[in-house]
Amino acid sequence: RVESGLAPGPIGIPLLGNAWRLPAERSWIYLHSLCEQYGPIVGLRVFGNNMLVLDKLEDVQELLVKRSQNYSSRKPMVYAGKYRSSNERIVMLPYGPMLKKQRAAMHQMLNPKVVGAYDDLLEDAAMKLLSAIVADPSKPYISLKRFTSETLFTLIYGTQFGENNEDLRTILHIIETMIQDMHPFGHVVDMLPILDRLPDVLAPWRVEARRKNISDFQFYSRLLRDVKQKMDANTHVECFAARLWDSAKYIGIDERTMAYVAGSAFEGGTDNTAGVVLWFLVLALHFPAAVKKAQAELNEVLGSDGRTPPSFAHIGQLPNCVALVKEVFRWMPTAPLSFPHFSMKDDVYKGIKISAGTNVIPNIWAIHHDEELYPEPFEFKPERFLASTEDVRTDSLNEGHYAFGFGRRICPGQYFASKSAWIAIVRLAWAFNIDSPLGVNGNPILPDLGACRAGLTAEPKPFDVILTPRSAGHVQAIVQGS
Ligand code: HEM
Repeated sequence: RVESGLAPGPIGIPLLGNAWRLPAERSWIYLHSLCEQYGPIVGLRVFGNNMLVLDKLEDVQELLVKRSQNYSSRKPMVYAGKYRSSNERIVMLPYGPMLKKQRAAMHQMLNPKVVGAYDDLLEDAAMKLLSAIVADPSKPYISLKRFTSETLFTLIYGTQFGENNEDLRTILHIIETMIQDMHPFGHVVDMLPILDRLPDVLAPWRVEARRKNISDFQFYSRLLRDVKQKMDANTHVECFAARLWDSAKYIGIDERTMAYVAGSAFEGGTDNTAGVVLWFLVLALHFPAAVKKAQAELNEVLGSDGRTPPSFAHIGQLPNCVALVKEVFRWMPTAPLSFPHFSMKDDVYKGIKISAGTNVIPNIWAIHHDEELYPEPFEFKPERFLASTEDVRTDSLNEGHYAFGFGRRICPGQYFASKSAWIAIVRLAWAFNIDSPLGVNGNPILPDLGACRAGLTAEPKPFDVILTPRSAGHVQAIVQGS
């Protein structure tokens, strides 16, 4: 294949290509193994689609960043994009004017300067997280999921979930089904787009996707209008949706697009952020020394009596706590294969022909485990980030790793996300001793570091962890502060 100018890679079988080889779990490890076999740029055919896997940072930087004009689109998805999202959900938008408008709207709401205004919101939510764990230490998973969804919900709509949690349930259901619908092999029509020519009677999937489109839109639209009603009644609402209402005309988006922009922010952020904090707990069990170091720093700066919880105002004095969170982002990026970028024109790179319509996949996990960039990559060593945190700022949480993707599609929520993860992780380390349960032989039962749920994102499989408050003073501060 090298001679033909195509990227080297395994030969596929007719129709399926290499689809049958791709494992449902931890596909990033499999794709990295192909790169070890064939070279850092691997080409694959999957159900008639061209895929290009990039294992090295320099190739990702060249294609997705320097040549981003050509590599910033997304593959058209029939079920999830055309019908379920009426071509309006940002994550699946092709490169063009609608994408630029939606990203401009997101940037206005989520750029590093604006994100500083949400510090109180994040600190309050993190305190509620600690308090929920103190009240019921057996369910940290549920408390964490609630922390990420509620902070995002409050950020976006300026309100909390109601008593009956109806909105929480609806929104989590939308996310879960969207993830399934966006999977490249989730619907036959996305593998055989010709099926889209069938009339509705022969295409029940289309009717179903349109039905979901209507109910998603009605839900997001109601939330958006609730905010407008409060604004019209002169109630002070400081949130993402209120800013959207204020700037919609200037950005050039209508109410329908606004509903999707706000909803997409929620969809994009919830699972990824919870995943980072869950990975922190898994890593804390395997590498307790790193957590002890952060706890020692917290004691030194804030005292060991538990009276003062860490907050964003302390970040400059907590370089070890910043390095700790960056190392979690590096060790297990929760979107290990990012989201495929789609090329718009034919291109040639390092002698390899890349045709228009190729799905380009940056293997973030492989880059984060490249020992030339990160020596001893399988060790959890926050100190590798210490040198760069001499001048510790909250933005530095996003530097030195690639967990948020690349180029013109880089995660628009990255600054809010890294601050959410930081405050949750550092407050967990401040509040609790983090231990594994003991087995019959008295040895700790450690979670499997490689156990991830199936899918394109990486969330650890359920694991047991014991969180014990570090002192009565900590408990008092948590109860009083929440
Ligand atoms: C730790 C948490 C998060 C991680 C690791 C993460 C990671 C990512 C990655 C890797 C991408 C794909 C980038 C690319 O295509 O190159 C992405 C896209 C996106 N993220 Fe995040 N994200 C997180 C949190 C958030 C939050 C909090 C929000 C919103 C408030 C958000 C909104 C989005 C949106 C809307 C997109 C699609 C952008 C586009 O297609 O142009 N994410 N994210």
